[in-house]
Amino acid sequence: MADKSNSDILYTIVDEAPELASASLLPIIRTFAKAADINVGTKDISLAARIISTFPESLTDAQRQANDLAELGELVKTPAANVIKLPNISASVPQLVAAVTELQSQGYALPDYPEEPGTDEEKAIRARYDGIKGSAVNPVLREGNSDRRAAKAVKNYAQNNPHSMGKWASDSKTKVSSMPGNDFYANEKSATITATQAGDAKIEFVGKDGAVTVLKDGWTLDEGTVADATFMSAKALGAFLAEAITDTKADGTMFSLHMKATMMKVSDPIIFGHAVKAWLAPVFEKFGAELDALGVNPNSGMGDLLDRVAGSAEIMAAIDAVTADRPGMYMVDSDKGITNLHVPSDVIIDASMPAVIRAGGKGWDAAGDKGDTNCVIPDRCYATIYDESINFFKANGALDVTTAGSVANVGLMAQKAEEYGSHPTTFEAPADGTIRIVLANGETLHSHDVETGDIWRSCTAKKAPIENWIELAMDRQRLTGSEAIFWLDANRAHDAQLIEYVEPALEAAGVSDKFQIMAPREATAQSLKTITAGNDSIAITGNVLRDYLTDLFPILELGTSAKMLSIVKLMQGGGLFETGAGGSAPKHVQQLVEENHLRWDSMGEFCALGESLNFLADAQGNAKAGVLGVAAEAATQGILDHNRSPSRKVGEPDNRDSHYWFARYWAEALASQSDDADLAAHFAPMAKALADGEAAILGELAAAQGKPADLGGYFHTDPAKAALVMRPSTTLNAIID
Ligand SMILES: NC(=O)C1=CN([C@@H]2O[C@H](COP(=O)(O)OP(=O)(O)OC[C@H]3O[C@@H](n4cnc5c(N)ncnc54)[C@H](OP(=O)(O)O)[C@@H]3O)[C@@H](O)[C@H]2O)C=CC1
Ligand SMILES: O=C(O)CCC(=O)C(=O)O
Ligand SMILES: [Mg+2]
Repeated sequence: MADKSNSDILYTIVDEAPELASASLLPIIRTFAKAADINVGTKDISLAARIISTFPESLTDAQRQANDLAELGELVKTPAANVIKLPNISASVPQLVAAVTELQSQGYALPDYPEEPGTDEEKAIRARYDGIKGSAVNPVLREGNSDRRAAKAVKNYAQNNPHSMGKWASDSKTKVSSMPGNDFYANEKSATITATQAGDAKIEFVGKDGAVTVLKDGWTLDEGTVADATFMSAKALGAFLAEAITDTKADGTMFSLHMKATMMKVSDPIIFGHAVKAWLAPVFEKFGAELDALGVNPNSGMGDLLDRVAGSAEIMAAIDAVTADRPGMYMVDSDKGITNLHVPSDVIIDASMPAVIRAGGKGWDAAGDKGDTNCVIPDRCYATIYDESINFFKANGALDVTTAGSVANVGLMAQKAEEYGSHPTTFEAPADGTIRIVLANGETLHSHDVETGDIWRSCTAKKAPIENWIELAMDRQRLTGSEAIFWLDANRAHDAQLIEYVEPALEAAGVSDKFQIMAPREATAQSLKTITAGNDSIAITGNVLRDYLTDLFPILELGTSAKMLSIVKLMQGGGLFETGAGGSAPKHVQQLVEENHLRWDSMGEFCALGESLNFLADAQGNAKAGVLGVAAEAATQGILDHNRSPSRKVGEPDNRDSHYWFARYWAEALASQSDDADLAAHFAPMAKALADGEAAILGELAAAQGKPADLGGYFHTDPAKAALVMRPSTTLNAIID
């Protein structure tokens, strides 16, 4: 892909719906930017590109691609960074395998993903693929903390045009179930590294016989780093899951499991696998050896398992018998029989729990009907926020969107903070024994007695990111005057260490009275009360709650998290502008392929673009960029004022129509401004052409809908084909090009 080393702004090439949208939007952005001498380059961080750049030796010269993610990862550590980051696929193993298979079918001689690596060569290939797995992009780019909120215009729009919300019945049986103990919450230990403790640390496993295995070394713990260790007991998890299945059946509700197997790419697929085993327990008991021989890995989900056992009538019959005896299961796609346990990446907690709550506590069952569900979230560190939300809405009814205030978020995420940085420091205990962190000075920092299969992990948060996060919170509170709550649980080991940072910093700044510190459950109740009363709150949270809350509150308040403003003020001075807070919406691609309608809403991209241009104006003293940025904000306002966002149904205006309107409002705003006469003169004819062409353009866009669309691939689409599909208006293209 065309990369210009002198790019002023870098726009990311990603996957699925947002990438399709880019095929239409990016040419518009580039044309507008060029008029102000702004170069918009691209960096390809799609799953396909990341696979391709990992195996250059297997590919031809023409097929090879540079490692754009690594380059971007370096760029974000410099003041020059100005990156617009769209959501990308964080691949589960089944998705990764599907992407490799597609690339192979396109002539890329990539190695297969070794499911069970035996030889050293296979192990090496597997390690390279594992680097691509899960959330392999965001943690690399997020060299700053997170400021996510709804822009005022977006919030006003939502209040005036309320989305539909499910009704909450006070006798709803929907609930959250979590382990009673022996989970990550219960077993957590935490300490802040002192000067004498700092240096190269190790994680070791000590067997019952005293033999020491190093699980991790070359691991530096700096002074001031908050370092945790905890584990979840596999036995306790198994017992809890069995109980939850029985309990769901007794309640007459659906079983649902909400995990983040993408971001927690080591721990959560294992927990997911335990759920698959618990669900099919009698089958695993009776056919354990056969399942092993067929290469079944429960962590990959029921879909993979069913494919592997399809040839055995006996096992299939046993599965059917168990299923008949189980409670109903929450479905991803009831038409296609895709269940919650099909693949670990279909039900992702940040999006799935808010969807259940927005629907009034309902999920979809196998018959395609809505019903109450037991939301199983094994670990208690953060499950309480959903439990409390459900309790609140049962007692008070659904949120009134027309009057509700807003919860913004300031999230600690820089430099792989907390759980989301724990990929290299999470282990499944190989046997009964002890896992411990040994510091550079020989001291043992934390130690846990574990049993085979227990999931042990260490998480860290560095000093500079923590201090920067507190500063950002103070800035946002000062600018808004809102209620501001640090969502920290004084009874949790890790949070207690953070509080040691927060309290003195607030005191030193003389603003202690402006902030509260509350455990997540209490903070949820308080924030819901605040927004119900029409007021705003700032949730100042760690990384996981940042992720959860920036879907939960927007989905309740705005109907979707796609419209969020998502700014990452990079610690070295650059800017990273994430678009929306949601994902890459695979369902949207399916709809486009079937009926050529793309319901992706680019509001997140519009908001990020305005911010990026304004940032460029400040950073480079580029006044024209500022004029473009202010006009982009006016265009965004125009989309909202005139209801130009995409609709969900084929035959109605879609993503492409919204881009036409964005271009038109943008050109009109530029033509009518008086800060820069050259830009006004440049855009006046374009504004006129776009207005004059309205009927022709909308007609051409509408005519494209209603039939299947060919993209030449799913993970690795053909850019020419995608451009044909996404730019069907020759009238519009003639104006833009
Ligand atoms: N920042 C990032 O890079 C992120 C990446 N992801 C990745 O995205 C993929 C899908 O994740 P999933 O959890 O299903 O989340 P998604 O947010 O993609 O999907 C959930 C639902 O959100 C709605 N939605 C999200 N964005 C938009 C948008 N711009 N316009 C309209 N609707 C939108 C859609 O709802 P409806 O169908 O009701 O219209 C969609 O079906 C995964 O690979 C995941 O890892 C996820 C989160 C963030
Ligand atoms: O990186 C990912 O996998 C998802 C990120 C995400 O959901 C978020 O940051 O809100
Ligand atoms: Mg998220």
